[in-house]
Amino acid sequence: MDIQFIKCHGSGNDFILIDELTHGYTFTEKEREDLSILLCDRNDGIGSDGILFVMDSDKAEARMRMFNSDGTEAEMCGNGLRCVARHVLEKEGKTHIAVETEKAMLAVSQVEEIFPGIDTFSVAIEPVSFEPASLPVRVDTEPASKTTIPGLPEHLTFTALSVPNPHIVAIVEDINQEELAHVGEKANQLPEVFPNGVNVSFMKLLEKNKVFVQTFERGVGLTNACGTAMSASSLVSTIHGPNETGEPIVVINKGGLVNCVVEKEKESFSIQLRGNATNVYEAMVQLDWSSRTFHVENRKEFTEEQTKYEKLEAYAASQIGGDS
Ligand SMILES: N[C@@H](CCC[C@H](N)C(=O)O)C(=O)O
Repeated sequence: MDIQFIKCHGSGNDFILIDELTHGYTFTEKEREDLSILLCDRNDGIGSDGILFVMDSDKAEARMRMFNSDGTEAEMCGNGLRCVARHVLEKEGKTHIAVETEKAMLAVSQVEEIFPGIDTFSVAIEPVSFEPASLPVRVDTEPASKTTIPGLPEHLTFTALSVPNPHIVAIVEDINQEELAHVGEKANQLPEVFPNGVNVSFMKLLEKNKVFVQTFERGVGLTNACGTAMSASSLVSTIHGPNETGEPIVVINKGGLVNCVVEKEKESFSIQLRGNATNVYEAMVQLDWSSRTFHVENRKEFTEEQTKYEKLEAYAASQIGGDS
C-alpha cells in the first residue's frame, strides 16, 4: 500500500500527518495503531512523536485523531491540531474553520505571527476541567491542586487538570530533565492513581507572562514540547503563579515557543494556543502490511520553512540559557 504523508512539527513536537480524507485511505483501528508503532519509531521508522490522521467529519471541516508513538490514541493534541489546522485551512482556502476532536469541536484559525516569518495558527484548547474524574486522578485531596501525589517524590506538588487529555503540572525552581523523565515514567506506572496514564510537566516561572515548560508525554516520553501541556501549565501559572487571564503568556519550550491566552468565563476556563505549524517534508511510504516493512519515496523538502523556524528556535534557546 502507498501512503502519502507530511512530516511536520509544532514547536519541535513532530508528527506524521496522513490525510485519509484527500487520499481516500480507510484504515482499521488496528492498522492505525500498527502504523503509529511502525512509522514513529526513531530507530527503524520515520521517527516522530505521533501520527495525525485527518478524517472526514459530519459536523466540521475535518476531524483529527492523534496516535502517540506507542500506538495509543490521545483525546487531544495541541501542537498537532495546529498542523492539522494549517493543512485543512490551506486545502479549503479559508482562514477560520472548526476541527472535530474526540471531546470537542475546536475553532482553529490563522493569526498574526508570533515571531517574524513564522506563519502562526491559533487553536482552542477545551474543555478544561479540574474535576479529578475528568483525567481521571485518584488522590485524597479533591481537586488535586498543588498537592503531593502518592508514589511520586514528596518534594514535588502537582496540579491535575484535563484539557481534555490528562495533565499534572509542578512549578519548580529549575527544570531537571532526568528527574522529569523519572517522574513521568513513574506516574505512568501508577494505575491506581492514573488509570489512563498522564502527561507530566515541570514549569519554571521566568518572569511575568513568561514560563519555561518541559513535558514527559504519556505514550511517548520526553518531547521537545507538548501543546496541551503548555496550555495546562499556562492556566496553572494564572492560578498558582503571577500570570493573569486574558494576557498572552509566552511559553518557551525545548523546540521553540508558543503564546497561550487563558480565558475565564464564569467558572469555566479555555485556552488559546498560538504557534507554528511547520512542514518539514512530504513523501510517500510504500508499505507491505504482511511483513510490516516499508520504505520512503518521493521525498520533497520544505527547506525554506525550516530555515525560518531555526531563527525562532535560536531565540527560544537564548531565553532559557543553560537550563537542562
Ligand atoms: N503532544 C501533544 C499531546 C499528545 C498526546 C499526549 N501524549 C497524550 O497521550 O495525552 C500536544 O501537543 O498536546
